Amino acid sequence: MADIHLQDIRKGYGATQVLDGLSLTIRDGEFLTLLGASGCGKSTLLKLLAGLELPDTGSIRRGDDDLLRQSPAERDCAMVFQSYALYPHMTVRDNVCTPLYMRMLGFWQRLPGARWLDPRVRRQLREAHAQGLAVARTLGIDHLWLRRPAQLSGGQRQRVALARAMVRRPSVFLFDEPLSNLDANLRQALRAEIRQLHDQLGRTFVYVTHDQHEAMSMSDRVAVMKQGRILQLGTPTEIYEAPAHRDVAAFVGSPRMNFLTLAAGQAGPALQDQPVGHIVPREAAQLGFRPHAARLAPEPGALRVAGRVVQAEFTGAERMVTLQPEGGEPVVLVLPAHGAPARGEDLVVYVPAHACHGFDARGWRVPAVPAAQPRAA
Ligand SMILES: Nc1ncnc2c1ncn2[C@@H]1O[C@H](COP(=O)(O)OP(=O)(O)OP(=O)(O)O)[C@@H](O)[C@H]1O
Repeated sequence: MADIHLQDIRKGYGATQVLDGLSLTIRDGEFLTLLGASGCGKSTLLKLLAGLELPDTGSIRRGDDDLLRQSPAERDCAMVFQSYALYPHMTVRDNVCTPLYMRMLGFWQRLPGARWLDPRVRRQLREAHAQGLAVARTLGIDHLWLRRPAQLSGGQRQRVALARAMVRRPSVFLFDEPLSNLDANLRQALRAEIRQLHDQLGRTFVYVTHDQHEAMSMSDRVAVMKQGRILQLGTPTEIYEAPAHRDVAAFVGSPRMNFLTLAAGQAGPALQDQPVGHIVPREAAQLGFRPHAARLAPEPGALRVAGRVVQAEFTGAERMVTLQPEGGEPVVLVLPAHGAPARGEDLVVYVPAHACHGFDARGWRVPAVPAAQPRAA
């Protein structure tokens, strides 16, 4: 199968412009996650891929195929929803096998009495059930085969929805926040299972979530969206280590990145007017660093942040400390639990230059200052 190319997609509902000239290539066989806050247009993009909605302008192509000319059934995509979308009156078996019934049997053959009258229908049903059961076994739900959705837990229901998508053997799986209704432990377990499934099946997965942990732990690449546009598309490591925009930096990572305001590339009072020209270029309006980047020991060339500890929360192996620099915004630091300061103490921490990020007045990343080259002897 080929890559999917979305080109200059615009989509609005009435006065609301949901997708605003969005372009994206989804590589064949990759696990791509659309990550962003509620309302940024993730689900709309997924619906356009599935063919449940059409864009106002733009193109969606896969190899030589124009997907906008294909019906949802022709697009070879299966969608898994947050709400599971199971038929409540049907057993797990019939929920899982419905796509096979649709493919194997004609309208009359699908009617309830047909199986008693026509031996061919009975044979095809047996074949469908064997295929469905094999998929159910891989997801560990075969023992629930004759139960109805009301007799299942949330995690079991989502596995049934997954099995129903898998029996179709589509080339693209579309997931719309499939784990949102589950508790934290189950979410974590299913996250790993979905990723394993991707690796076994070798199909393209497009996954929508507003949960950064989900996005970062499962994906080959993440597209971080805001207000109908993609701010950054990259691997989880690229997104975390080199966020292309301040909003990406703030959205990914927990606790979130600290931002300190600079004036024309100069440190303000919060940084005690120390020189920062070797850390960020002059066009940087803000300097960001992650809470985990702060060190207690001085380092040559590091950013120095001094202030009073206004909060110190013990979190187990670490202590989360809020530091209030004089005349500046508070910063959050994650320090080792042993030796971390208590509330009310004065504290100085050091952030290595390589862990500092500069952002311009519009929030875009400014390239880091290259490290000084060692001089030739
Ligand atoms: N059928 C519709 N009619 C009118 N407005 C819509 C429709 N579908 C979506 N919207 C609006 O489009 C915007 C984007 O919705 P969308 O569901 O794509 O966002 P999302 O990023 O998936 O959010 P969430 O995580 O909350 O599902 C929202 O403001 C929503 O209210």
